Amino acid sequence: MLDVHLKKQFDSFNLDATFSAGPGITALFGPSGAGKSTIGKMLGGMLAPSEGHIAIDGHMVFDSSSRLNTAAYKREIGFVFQEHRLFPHYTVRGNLKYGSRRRRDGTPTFKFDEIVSLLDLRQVLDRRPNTLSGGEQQRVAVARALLSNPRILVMDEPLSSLDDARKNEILQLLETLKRELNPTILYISHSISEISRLADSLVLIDKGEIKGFGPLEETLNRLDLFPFSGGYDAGSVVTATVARHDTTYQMSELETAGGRLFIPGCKTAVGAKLRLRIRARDVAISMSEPSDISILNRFKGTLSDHRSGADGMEELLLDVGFPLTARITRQSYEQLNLTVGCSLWALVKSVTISA
Ligand SMILES: Nc1ncnc2c1ncn2[C@@H]1O[C@H](COP(=O)(O)OP(=O)(O)OP(=O)(O)O)[C@@H](O)[C@H]1O
Repeated sequence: MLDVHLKKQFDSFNLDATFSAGPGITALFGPSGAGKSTIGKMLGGMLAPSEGHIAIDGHMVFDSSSRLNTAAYKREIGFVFQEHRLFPHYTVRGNLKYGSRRRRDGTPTFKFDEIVSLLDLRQVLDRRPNTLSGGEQQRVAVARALLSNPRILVMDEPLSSLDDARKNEILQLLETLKRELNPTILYISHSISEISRLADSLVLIDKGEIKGFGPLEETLNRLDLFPFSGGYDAGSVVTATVARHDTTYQMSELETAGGRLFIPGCKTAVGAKLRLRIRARDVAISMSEPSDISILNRFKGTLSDHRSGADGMEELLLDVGFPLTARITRQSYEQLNLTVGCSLWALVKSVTISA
């Protein structure tokens, strides 16, 4: 558990951030210049806050009121940065061994073999970092940080220097890591799709201010936070179970709390759970079930809430068996006579959904 209250003033930038993050992956999301890395640096003891406190698992590591400022290496915080920062003159094994540490209170720790297998590094243990691909280097950096057995791992834009294929590879490994070991991670990113895939909780920051935080789905569905949770790309995350793959049409059929959902063919095994991101702007509204329409995903539901957004848009929160957000023009909103509680159909084109 991370509990922070941090203040810092630069010439034209004022940071005042209070939030807490429970177990699992907490994403710190905001645009460039919002103050994300500044928070990361203060957590790691690389930058001193002018005021505030940092508590990890109830243990205070910084507290301005009592002038407590625990040295960086004693804070039990691991870091993975955008660039890997490995030692070039050590092999992968040397890099991993260098960072290995036990927890000071003797609580269970990650083991060398376990982490090497999980991050698929056995084949490269005797190589030097400059002979590895960008994705492999970043896997070593994640393994090294984990082997320092931190109470919390801070990952600052760890995928931003990688191409899409490498990003996907590391995201899959992080998903496995989460499933198998569930470390506490603060994941700093300005990619809403990475966050939607990985995070359990979300902290939204803009211009040095925390705009909201809480469980991922709930926070993404807050219409008042749309300007900070993706703006034009804001939307919902829906959990679904893979029911069937159709090889003829190359489609996958998923089970959600609101019924069947079709997406373009995915490789996830039948029975496995999948997180889907549905952007509010990709959801259309109909007052009756349309039959002669190409859109396969049609959910019956009700309007739970709405909010007038910027630029003549109306943002809607629907209950279709699961919460789903939609964005339509104010003109359509008025023509359809939508009111909170009314029945409607939500339509989502399969091709717009990313798994
Ligand atoms: N040492 C410093 N001196 C002066 N200003 C600074 C310093 N460090 C950061 N800033 C300013 O603080 C603001 C927040 O920077 P920060 O790097 O935390 O943003 P960020 O959200 O991590 O952005 P990005 O996603 O681009 O990395 C920026 O306006 C930056 O110029």
